Amino acid sequence: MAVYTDITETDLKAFLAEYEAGELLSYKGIAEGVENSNFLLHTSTGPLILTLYEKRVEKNDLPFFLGLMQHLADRGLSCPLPLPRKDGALLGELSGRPAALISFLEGMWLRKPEAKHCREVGKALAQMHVAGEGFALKRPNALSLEGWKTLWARSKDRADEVEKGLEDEIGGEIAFLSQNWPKNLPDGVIHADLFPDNVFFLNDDLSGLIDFYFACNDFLVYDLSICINAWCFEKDGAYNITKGMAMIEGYQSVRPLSQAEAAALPILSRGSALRFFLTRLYDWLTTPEGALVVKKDPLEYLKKLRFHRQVASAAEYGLRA
Ligand SMILES: Nc1ncnc2c1ncn2[C@@H]1O[C@H](COP(=O)(O)OP(=O)(O)O)[C@@H](O)[C@H]1O
Ligand SMILES: N[C@@H](CCOP(=O)(O)O)C(=O)O
Repeated sequence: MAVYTDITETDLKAFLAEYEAGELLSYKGIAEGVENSNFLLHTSTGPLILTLYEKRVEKNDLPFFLGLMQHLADRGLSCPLPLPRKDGALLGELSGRPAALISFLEGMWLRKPEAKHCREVGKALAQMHVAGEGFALKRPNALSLEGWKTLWARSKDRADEVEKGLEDEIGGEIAFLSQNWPKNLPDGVIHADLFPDNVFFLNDDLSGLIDFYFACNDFLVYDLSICINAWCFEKDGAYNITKGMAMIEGYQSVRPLSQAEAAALPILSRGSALRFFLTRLYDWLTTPEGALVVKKDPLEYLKKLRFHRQVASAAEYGLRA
């Protein structure tokens, strides 16, 4: 359960008094997510999400994240909206953390997504990329090559505790990616964490995207590689090309990939697998026993990384010529 910071009813009521959010009827911590503390509030005006921003979220980046949600929603993308306070600010403070009230999005995330859902996700990702055009703020990807090196420097001495030989393997991987990372692909605002738990469906219809707290500027097709990693592998580690094909077709139905983007997909998928391996490894090694959060398995992403290493072209992900 991701509630890192506790709140009291008194502090919450004082926080809510800064908003036109009605009267507090009830609140509870949300047992999902790993990055921030989230609470579901019921007020006399309806349900709301309260988010307290934690460890990996820089306060200076919050205007980017909150402004982006507003920009995307204004352009028709279904995503939550931050509520303004009475003084117009989108951000307040609660229990010593930066905090925001966010509109409640109806829907559930899918525990067992199928190919038809992957198609919808690919389409929504491309719609987000198009809707992100013209967003005035910029945020470089803090979890690209340089960020990976920093994370790795903090974990590598203990990496072999997780699997023998990892220190050499991952050191070699980072060196390879540093030398071969693509340049000059089309870029824009990416979600950067569009995993199944961040996409809501109502029955089989996609109802919206949440959790924009890793969003940044990077290659658009890198975001597709993140989704391929997150949606198109089965529990046993096998790649499901039917899902991959549906995801890529859904994406291209809105925003066709250039040849250069298609050619870069294998190396970008390698990079995005490494990115999630590294944050999971770091959390695995540093999260104290008993913390109210479910730690995610880094080895799942090591297996994916090894799969991508032997992929020769995007056709192996399901991209049709
Ligand atoms: N706007 C929202 N509407 C409805 N539920 C939400 C909303 N935002 C978050 N949640 C709930 O909170 C959970 C964790 O949110 P998430 O943003 O993924 O947290 P974290 O940033 O900590 O990973 C989600 O799985 C969902 O159940
Ligand atoms: N998606 C990441 C972890 C971030 O969690 P989220 O709850 O913010 O999506 C992973 O799976 O490692």
